[in-house]
Amino acid sequence: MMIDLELSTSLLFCLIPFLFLFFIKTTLTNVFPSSKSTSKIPKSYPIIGSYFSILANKDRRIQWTCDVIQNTSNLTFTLNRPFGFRQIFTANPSNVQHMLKTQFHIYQKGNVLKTTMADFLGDGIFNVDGDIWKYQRQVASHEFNTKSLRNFVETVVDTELNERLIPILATAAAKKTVVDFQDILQRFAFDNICKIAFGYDPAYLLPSLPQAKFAVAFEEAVRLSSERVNAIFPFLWKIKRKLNIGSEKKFGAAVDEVRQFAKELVKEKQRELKEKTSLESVDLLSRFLSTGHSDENFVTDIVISFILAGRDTTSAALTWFFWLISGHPEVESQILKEIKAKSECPVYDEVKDMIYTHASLCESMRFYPPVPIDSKAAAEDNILPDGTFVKKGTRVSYHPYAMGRVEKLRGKDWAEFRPERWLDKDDVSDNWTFVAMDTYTYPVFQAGPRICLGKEMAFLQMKRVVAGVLRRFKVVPVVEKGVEPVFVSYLTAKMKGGFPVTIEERNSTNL
Ligand code: HEM
Repeated sequence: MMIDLELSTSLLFCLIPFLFLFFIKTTLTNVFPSSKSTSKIPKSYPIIGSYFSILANKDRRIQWTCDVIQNTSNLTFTLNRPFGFRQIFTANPSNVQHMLKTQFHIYQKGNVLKTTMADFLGDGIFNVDGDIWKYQRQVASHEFNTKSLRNFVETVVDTELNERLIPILATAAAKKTVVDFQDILQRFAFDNICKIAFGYDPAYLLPSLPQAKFAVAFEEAVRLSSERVNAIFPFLWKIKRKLNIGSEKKFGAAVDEVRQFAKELVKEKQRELKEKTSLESVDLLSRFLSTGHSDENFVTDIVISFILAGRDTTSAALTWFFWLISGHPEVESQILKEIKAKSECPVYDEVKDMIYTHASLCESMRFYPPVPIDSKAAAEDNILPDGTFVKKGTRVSYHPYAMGRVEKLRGKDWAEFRPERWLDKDDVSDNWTFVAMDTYTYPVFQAGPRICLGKEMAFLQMKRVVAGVLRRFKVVPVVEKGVEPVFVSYLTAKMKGGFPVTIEERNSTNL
């Protein structure tokens, strides 16, 4: 704490010359107001760039950058960070297609992001490019074929749903207690993804809501990684890491805990595989080990990335989904109609067919994408289709949150929650058909060669949860009338402070 204070003080001393420059510049600007003074593009000053705007908006980065984008003609702007670093934000679908597909080889994870995330993610799929990425994608893709997905829904998801989630909600309904539904959904997703990744059940979703060590350390590691990624002065965390103090000390401890735990599971699985002649487990870890990879560190990296991918994404999507439908009873009753047309415990094919629910989830993620901003770094100088020049090394971030909200892309009714915008109705049969949106205009799952590998799995899991929960319960938010929950983002989105709800069993009065 003391050393943190000393660091902040030295930083302040370093900033004094910049503050002086800022003072001069502000004075001059006030005397000679620029013609752009009404523009929402943040003001930039020598050396410190737009430091003051960044600082003022540090707790609402996503909303702020979305607002700025709305005010541009090409849905793109450049943010000048301190010390000459630039970051381009874009919600322009042509730019997104250019980055994620046409010029895929230029827009990579990049060294800055890789170094920032290396302690936690190592060489896992989220933190690598080139052949090492290709290899992991190829081996892992088997985990996402139809047979594995069917198995996933019918065993992993259904067990977690029927044996854990539903009983916990039934108890909350009977006792009329307030529960944090976001926390419950995160626990649900964590158990699911650990079973897929390791074939291990952390039993995080139990009635006692335990503080499982591995899950807690993982949460801490994600939160502190995100602080690194969003640091205004990245050199600060590097100094703290060198001195092993403050948040970096905590980060080191959390990462050690996660890696130690994961390594134990890897060793256990290696022993198991040696004893067996054929591969019985279908988890990812077994798959990678059976392709001949015995390097514990590498296999651990791979598995950690997958847990990160599956952990908070579906829970974030579902949290906001349940919030939105609680305020749109007409959508809820359409979904209920669809659920009731399926069997009590819908199997894989039935879940796949839930078109109205699918559209509602897409519509909910348009407003609240689980990964609201995603960045790449240019490996060489380049020009985006809208004419923006990108210097080698510049971070370019596409902005799914803004893309869901700008009028230019979504039309005048963009603020309406309307699943029907994803649907066509056949007048004769009265059946819905899903009309997919181009992935570069709706890059919620990214797009191009690195499109989310778990997209189909995520939809199956979410639809199964929606069917299981809504068939039996009504989820009622405990918030003051007119108060909107706050959308915040670490690496993935969250509802600030959790999602307090009461649960009601459905009966003839609250159908
Ligand atoms: C609603 C749920 C989900 C959303 C919105 C989502 C979104 C995304 C996004 C935006 C990326 C690109 C990240 C980047 O490269 O920076 C991504 C990648 C990925 N996702 Fe998902 N995801 C979801 C669920 C899942 C699930 C359940 C899994 C299963 C394990 C998964 C596995 C992956 C993997 C392996 C990648 C890396 C692909 C690659 O780099 O080639 N995702 N996802």
